Amino acid sequence: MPVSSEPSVDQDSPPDSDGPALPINELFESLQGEGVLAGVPSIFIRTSGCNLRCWFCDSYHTSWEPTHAWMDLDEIVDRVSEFDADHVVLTGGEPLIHEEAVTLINRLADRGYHITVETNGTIAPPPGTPIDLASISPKLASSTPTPERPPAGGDAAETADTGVDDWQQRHEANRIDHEALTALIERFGFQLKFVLTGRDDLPEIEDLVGELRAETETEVADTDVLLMPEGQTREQLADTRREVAEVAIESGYRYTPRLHVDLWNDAPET
Ligand SMILES: C[S@@+](CC[C@H](N)C(=O)[O-])C[C@H]1O[C@@H](n2cnc3c(N)ncnc32)[C@H](O)[C@@H]1O
Ligand SMILES: Nc1nc2[nH]cc(C(=O)O)c2c(=O)[nH]1
Ligand code: SF4
Ligand SMILES: [Mg+2]
Repeated sequence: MPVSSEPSVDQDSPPDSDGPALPINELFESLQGEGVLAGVPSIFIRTSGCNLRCWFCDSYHTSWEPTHAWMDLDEIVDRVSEFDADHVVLTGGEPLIHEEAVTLINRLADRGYHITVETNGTIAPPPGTPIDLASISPKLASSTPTPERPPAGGDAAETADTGVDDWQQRHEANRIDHEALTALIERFGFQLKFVLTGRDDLPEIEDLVGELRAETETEVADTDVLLMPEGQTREQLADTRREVAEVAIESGYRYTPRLHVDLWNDAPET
């Protein structure tokens, strides 16, 4: 059962407890569906809350309408240890907006887990944070919500008053942060995983990758750049994936599938 459907879902502030805690939307075991580790059995910890608002966000209840239960880090580590996998994926929402995420990463690394952090690339944890793979997904102009492109998740009633007008400017202003991106690239093993709505997104990716190469001495190889089709359902993916695959062949960047959509149509806890 997703943590978000437990009775404590409406707790908006941390519980009165001594230790650090995080707002958790769901915690489950699945296969890593995206990127260079696609197919690897992994435990997903999904925090709630985000500093951006992509119109296509497939985790609507962590960004546009955040829901969660607060969990102590001890409780999170206990839940993780109930599963068999040795890979943990910390995701969200944007997990790195929470300072406690770094404490959790350290505790999990002490227990020997391989740690991937799924991040939008606007925040870089301190050097030495034991992240094995920073899975960085910088957000392109085509992610920006507009009145014509309101949030795709949620139902009509939920999406009626989500503040798209306010978020259009805020998202656009904050979606790319060169300092955070270069810090992530220099500090951790990384992949740059772009969501493409179509062929028109390629020039912006090429420009950004070129700028990042100029800004850091760390090598950013074409094989570190992954193109992922936008789509929350099998039907939507079927519309975008062929075009994105062709763009990958033409550009020399990698293509990544979304296995969890292919396998489970992105149902909760998959
Ligand atoms: C929900 S986000 C959470 C982590 C972080 N906020 C981020 O955006 O990278 C997890 C991954 O899903 C991707 N994603 C979200 N909505 C998507 C969609 N509709 N189609 C394809 N990928 C999507 C994001 O780009 C990111 O790589
Ligand atoms: N199976 C599966 N793989 C994933 N890789 C990244 C995900 C995410 O939401 O961050 C994700 C997800 O939600 N499910
Ligand atoms: S940055 Fe990630 S979690 Fe935030 S709105 Fe975009 S896809 Fe969703
Ligand atoms: Mg997902």
